[in-house]
Amino acid sequence: MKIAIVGTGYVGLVSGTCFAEMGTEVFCVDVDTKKIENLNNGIMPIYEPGLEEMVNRNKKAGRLQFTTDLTECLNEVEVVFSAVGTPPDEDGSADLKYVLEVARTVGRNMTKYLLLVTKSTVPVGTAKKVRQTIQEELDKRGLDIPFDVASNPEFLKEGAAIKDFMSPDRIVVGVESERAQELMTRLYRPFLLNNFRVIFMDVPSAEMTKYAANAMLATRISFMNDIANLCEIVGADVNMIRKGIGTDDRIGHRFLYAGCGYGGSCFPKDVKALIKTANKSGYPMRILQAVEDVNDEQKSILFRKLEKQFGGQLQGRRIAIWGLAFKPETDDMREAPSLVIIDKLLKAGCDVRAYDPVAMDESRRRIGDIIYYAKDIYDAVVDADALLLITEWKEFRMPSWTAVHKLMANPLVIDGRNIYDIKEMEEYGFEYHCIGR
Ligand SMILES: NC(=O)C1=CN([C@@H]2O[C@H](COP(=O)(O)OP(=O)(O)OC[C@H]3O[C@@H](n4cnc5c(N)ncnc54)[C@H](O)[C@@H]3O)[C@@H](O)[C@H]2O)C=CC1
Ligand SMILES: O=C(O)[C@H]1O[C@H](OP(=O)(O)OP(=O)(O)OC[C@H]2O[C@@H](n3ccc(=O)[nH]c3=O)[C@H](O)[C@@H]2O)[C@H](O)[C@@H](O)[C@@H]1O
Repeated sequence: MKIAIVGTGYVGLVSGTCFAEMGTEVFCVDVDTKKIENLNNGIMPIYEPGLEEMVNRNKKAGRLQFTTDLTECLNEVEVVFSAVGTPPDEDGSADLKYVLEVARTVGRNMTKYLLLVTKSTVPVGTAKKVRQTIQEELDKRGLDIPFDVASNPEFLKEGAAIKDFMSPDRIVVGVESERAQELMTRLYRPFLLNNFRVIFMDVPSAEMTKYAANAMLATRISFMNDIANLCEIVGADVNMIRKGIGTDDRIGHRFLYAGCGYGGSCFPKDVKALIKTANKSGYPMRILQAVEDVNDEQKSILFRKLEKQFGGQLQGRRIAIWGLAFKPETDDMREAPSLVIIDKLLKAGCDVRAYDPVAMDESRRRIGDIIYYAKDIYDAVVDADALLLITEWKEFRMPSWTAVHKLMANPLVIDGRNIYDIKEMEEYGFEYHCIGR
């Protein structure tokens, strides 16, 4: 089977590569010529564990091709996936211009039956707009070519994208015809040979499922952050609460980690978009509004703790930061708590020294050289008045605390991800603060 995936970002590149790994012939398409040129030269646009090797293997086997021209492969493929970006509009709703552009290109150039599947995260009603757009273009050409649209939201996590795509908990597919259902079944069967967990449903429900999933996960995190903040006031330990409630099957133990707020390209954007969709329909999403408010506050919590430690006097302090990416195993800094914290530190007159194992180039691209990029974790803490842990990369878990203590001007550690042991940190002579303990 031959397919095209339009949009070679996190989702498009990972999905395309994984489909190719299962034997499908895949054309990955992007308008970004530099990206495609790099991919053709084996240079990955993103850091994702296992991706480079898998891309190169499938390219070599001739199952994976990269192109800037969708029209070139349109008549060879049976299915076109749209995995282009859906960034927030000025008012927070999802901007569908790229999704509809893909539909337009398909409608203008198709010559035989095609199934256009939207993989991007899009609000309910988008498939209808995609269908209309293709139909309009066909009408302009005076052609009557059959086609289908489908919704197949993606649930992969950055940093574990290959694993999530290759062995998904489930696959959600919204379809309107048997032909589309049969094509999607053929495509996904290899991933779920022993336990076929494709959940077929109507298209609006599939579109909504994606937002509900992200909103639920974001809600759990904001809920735990709220509980953590209360724990600090009343003298309880949020880690104990997490274990205590997570063992209840009905609650489950994942996504209950309190911290310095959720970031990334999706939770913030999707929570906003769902609130917007609801508002447009005249329904206020009160819980989600609170989820967003709590998260916005939480991104400043390390800064507030720091301010408290220095009685509001931060001018001229040297602050070390471990972790810039919005989470470990990625170089993505979209909506990263580090950006909020760095901005506040610089405005308060601090001198910032940061280290991240992979996101420093991305940070340079975003904020330039307004902070010092350290060579390693130890270089970051030289003469620092405080160390802020923002991203829980593995290499931050067991540093030589003796060395860190010697290098710092003031032994203050504020841990935004609760990865250190309170007693041990005190034994090393640190003033240690964390979240909700
Ligand atoms: N990043 C993630 O972990 C996940 C993202 N999603 C959703 O998937 C969608 C894509 O997200 P990402 O992959 O992160 O975006 P991205 O920004 O990494 O990639 C999007 C790509 O689409 C390309 N593009 C835009 N218009 C195009 C066009 N007309 N033709 C060809 N290419 C075009 C861009 O050049 C870019 O390379 C979004 O809706 C997002 O919400 C869903 C699940 C996970
Ligand atoms: O729609 C998407 O794009 C994706 O969004 C998230 O994936 P991702 O943003 O890659 O990363 P997560 O692992 O979910 O982490 C998001 C943020 O929440 C934070 N987080 C996560 C879990 C937790 O317990 N506590 C917590 O603060 C992380 O530090 C990070 O900043 C979802 O987990 C994916 O299922 C979804 O496909």
